[in-house]
Amino acid sequence: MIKAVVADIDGTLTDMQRRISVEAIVAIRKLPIPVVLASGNVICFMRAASKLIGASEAMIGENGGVVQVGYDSPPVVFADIEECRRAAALLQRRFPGLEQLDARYRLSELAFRRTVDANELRAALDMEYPSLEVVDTQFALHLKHKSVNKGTGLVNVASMMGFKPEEFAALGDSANDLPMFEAAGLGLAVGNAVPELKDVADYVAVKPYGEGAAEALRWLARQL
Ligand SMILES: O=C(O)COP(=O)(O)O
Ligand SMILES: [Mg+2]
Repeated sequence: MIKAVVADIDGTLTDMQRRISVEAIVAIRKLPIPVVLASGNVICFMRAASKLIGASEAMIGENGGVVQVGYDSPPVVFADIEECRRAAALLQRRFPGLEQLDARYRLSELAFRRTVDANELRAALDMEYPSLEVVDTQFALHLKHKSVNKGTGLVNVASMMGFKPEEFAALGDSANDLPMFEAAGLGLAVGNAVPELKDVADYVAVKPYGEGAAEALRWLARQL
């Protein structure tokens, strides 16, 4: 039985300019079960976004590297950012134009503007940092520990909330949402989702972005 939703933000509730869909906000507020936001973004952004949208007080940031349950609770960090910093120094020597995003707010991983091909970064990391990976969300490139992802974030947040991961329906658009689709009991993809996410989804919205998120949440509400 589905008791909660875990929803991606960028490309799912927003368009490619990161403008949030009012229709998606309305669908979230109308849903009779909690909606946990999960993003590659930093946890202080997640806290503000959750409050303004009217989502749950539980949230997953930095692709699962950070989880917070309760707006006034401290964030829990699940990966060591220092190794990412060392790897980033190597990458920035190799690719001098590579620009970090929100570095001062990050606790478990680093993010870069998408000015370099993700595969080139992966090749440069390769042998020296086997425990790290590069994930492309279509909005940023994330340099993160392989041991954390939105799936491990969902497992952690579910246990902190007293739910099982399979009691969540996952909503998303991108490759970084795949692990949370695997951990959740139901998968909802927006119309603009990458093919590998649509392949494992139980419901694929006809509409893209926030309108597709609203469509999928209304479909879910009818199944509850
Ligand atoms: O921070 C990003 O790169 C995109 O985040 P998302 O997980 O909300 O799509
Ligand atoms: Mg996304």
